[in-house]
Amino acid sequence: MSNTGILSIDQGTTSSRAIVFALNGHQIANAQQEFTQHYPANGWVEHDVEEIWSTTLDSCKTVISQATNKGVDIACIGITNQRETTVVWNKDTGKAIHPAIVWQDRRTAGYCESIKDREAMVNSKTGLLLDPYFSASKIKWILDEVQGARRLAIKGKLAFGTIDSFLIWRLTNGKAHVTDATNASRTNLFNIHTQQWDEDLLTLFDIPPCILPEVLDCAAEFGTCDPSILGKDYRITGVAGDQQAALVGQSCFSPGDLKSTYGTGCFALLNTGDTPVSSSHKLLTTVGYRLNGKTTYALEGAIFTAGANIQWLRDGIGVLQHAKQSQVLAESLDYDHGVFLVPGFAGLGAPHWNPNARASLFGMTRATGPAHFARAALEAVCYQSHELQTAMRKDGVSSNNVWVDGGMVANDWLCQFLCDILQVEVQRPKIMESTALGAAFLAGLQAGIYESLDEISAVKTVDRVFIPELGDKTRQRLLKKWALAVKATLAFAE
Ligand SMILES: Nc1ncnc2c1ncn2[C@@H]1O[C@H](COP(=O)(O)OP(=O)(O)O)[C@@H](O)[C@H]1O
Ligand SMILES: O=P(O)(O)OC[C@H](O)CO
Repeated sequence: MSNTGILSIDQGTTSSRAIVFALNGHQIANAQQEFTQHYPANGWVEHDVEEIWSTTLDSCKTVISQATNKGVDIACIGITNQRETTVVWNKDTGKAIHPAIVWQDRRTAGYCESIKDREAMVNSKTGLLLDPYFSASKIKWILDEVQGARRLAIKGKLAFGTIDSFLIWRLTNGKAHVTDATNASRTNLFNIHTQQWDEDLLTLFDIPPCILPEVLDCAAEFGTCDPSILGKDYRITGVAGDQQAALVGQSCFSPGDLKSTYGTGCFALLNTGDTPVSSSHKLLTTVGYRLNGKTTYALEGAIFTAGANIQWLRDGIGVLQHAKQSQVLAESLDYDHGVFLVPGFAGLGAPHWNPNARASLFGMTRATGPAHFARAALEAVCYQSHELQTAMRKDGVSSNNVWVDGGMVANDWLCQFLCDILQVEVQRPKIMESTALGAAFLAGLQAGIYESLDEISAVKTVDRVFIPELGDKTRQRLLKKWALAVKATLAFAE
């Protein structure tokens, strides 16, 4: 067993990654490729499906070859993915009929608003809100706008899938059209109580059931890779949406366990056990994971842009050369630097859910420079995390600590400020690739490599625990200013 590895595919919003993990969670091989973000119109975000495929495939081939050279046998494959992003493809050709519509895309805001009176029904079945973020309105848009699509769909010629589903279709050479319960739970079409696609929702969004994938547990037999693709008939045995995979990767298996992932966006998920906790503060009730037919639920707060704020500073306006520069710049200022960024680049998520909000900067003077931009961009993510923590507490659930992961938490300054604002311990694991690790764990469970969740929990090790240091007076003053900035941003969106 010591030369056994698990290949994890992590298809994220900005990059495709493949990692081969040893059974103790250490990385044997790692490859990553960024791909292009397309912004064809105001509020639209698309990905080229072929670029998603080629970057995923190249990353997999690289790590398989590295692992093989080290004498490691890959036992199985786990897949985790950016959630909600919608692909509709032709089953005969395997080609997408439209670019992938990314979770951040707001093009269907008007349509969602037009059926807002149905939100209570949608929320009671799916645990979600009626928002362009989720897949259903994106599928409807493709079926309505791509010429001939609806006719082909009704004839059974088209397939819908989130990225996991699309990748499995390609890897199995069209033999499997499947997804897992976590990804299904993000579509606005899946009833989280019955664990089935829901007829009322399919009718509401006018989506023919024949285009939907079969929904499996997170540890299951998703299909076998066609040997022509990766060189062997690897079994795909674990799948979860990236935020849920991070919940598993961080071993948040008990009710009250909380993880927060700081990647392109930030997503806080709190394990609520076998109870789907319904929120009165616009948090989402979602499937945390489903194993052996048993569903564990989670309460989720979604912030649409986190690392994306830093990307904007780097790629959008050239204020930074590298993301990690943001730490040195942030450290150069004191708490009362006075600049606030409300990063509504893709609208505001929880707890506001305003798709029309846009990013706003407050408090600039002639002394404002790159350091202020960087610090305000990092601080915003922490203030927004505080909004999620407050909403969770109001909903009657909370946690005394938070496990963090994702690209941003390499930034020590961010972790300390987060901890100061939340006033709870922030714990950073040694293996920060929790998302990919979670998918590997799920695959390993199904393949019989891990016997139980306890065995998986034993793999986790802490890198650093951040302890609150900031005085409450300063903290309260900053939070008050932040609240004013959000209020003004929301007023501007009206
Ligand atoms: N040292 C850093 N400080 C702040 N942000 C960072 C740092 N390093 C990376 N990031 C941000 O983290 C994000 C990448 O994280 P990752 O977890 O790989 O994202 P995703 O899975 O969404 O593609 C990028 O948006 C980048 O701007
Ligand atoms: O690609 P990430 O890590 O920002 O995650 C995206 C989320 O899954 C969207 O819901």
